Amino acid sequence: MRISIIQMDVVFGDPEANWLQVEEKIAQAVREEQPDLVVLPEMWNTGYDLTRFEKIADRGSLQKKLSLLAKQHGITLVAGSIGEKEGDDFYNTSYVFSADGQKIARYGKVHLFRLMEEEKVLTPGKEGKVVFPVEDGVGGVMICYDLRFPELARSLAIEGVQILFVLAQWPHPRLNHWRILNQARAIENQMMVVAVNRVGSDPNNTFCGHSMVVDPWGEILTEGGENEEMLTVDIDLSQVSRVRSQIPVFEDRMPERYKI
Ligand SMILES: NC(=O)CCC(=O)C(=O)O
Repeated sequence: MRISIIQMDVVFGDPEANWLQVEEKIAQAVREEQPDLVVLPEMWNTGYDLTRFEKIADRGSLQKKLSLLAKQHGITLVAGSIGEKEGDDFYNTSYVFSADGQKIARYGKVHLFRLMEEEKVLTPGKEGKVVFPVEDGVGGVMICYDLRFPELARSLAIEGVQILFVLAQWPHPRLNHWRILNQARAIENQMMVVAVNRVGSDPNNTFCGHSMVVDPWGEILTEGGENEEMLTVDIDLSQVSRVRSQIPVFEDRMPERYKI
């Protein structure tokens, strides 16, 4: 399976400008790399312009546009996450579309990040964990701060997830946390981790990029720098079962002895 990661800057509080750049960057990825699957970062439509969410949060139109984009290019689209309004509440929601444009997953970020004041505006997603089919396996998704909760990654692994997509706007000075936690989630759950972070700045943060793909043995297959770029990698999900039979963590775990 060939995956392209769009490591992009986000225009603060300007959904139209961000849509235009997402449309263009996906077209470029398809033209230059012919990926099966494309991944975008967290809240790429609005950035963390949370105080203006009443005006700028999406109200359903992006779902239709993203579905059409997936179908038009014949790609699975792990469409990052978007700031959206549903009913009276605001959410940070990730959508996944199959190559025929079907919506195959919706996940609202559950762990809201206080350092970026998410909890003041957003509501935790209602769906809880979600899994979805990818080319030759099972995928799962997490949004940024979720990466610090190993329980969520483990429960996705137990649901059968072989490839975990981590969608982020992760800033400095925590680059080493980002790099180490992505590798830790891959090693402890013996899964492929595809982590996409934005770059650039907003009024409060400078984001550290370093999008990466980590294989189930913990090897970094590709890693970005701190500028906009597209990373493309061919992955083999059969490695997941090979690593799991070499060190049978899922047979050896004894959760009844350490209930949490
Ligand atoms: N957007 C986020 O959830 C940021 C999480 C983060 O930076 C962290 O250190 O955790």
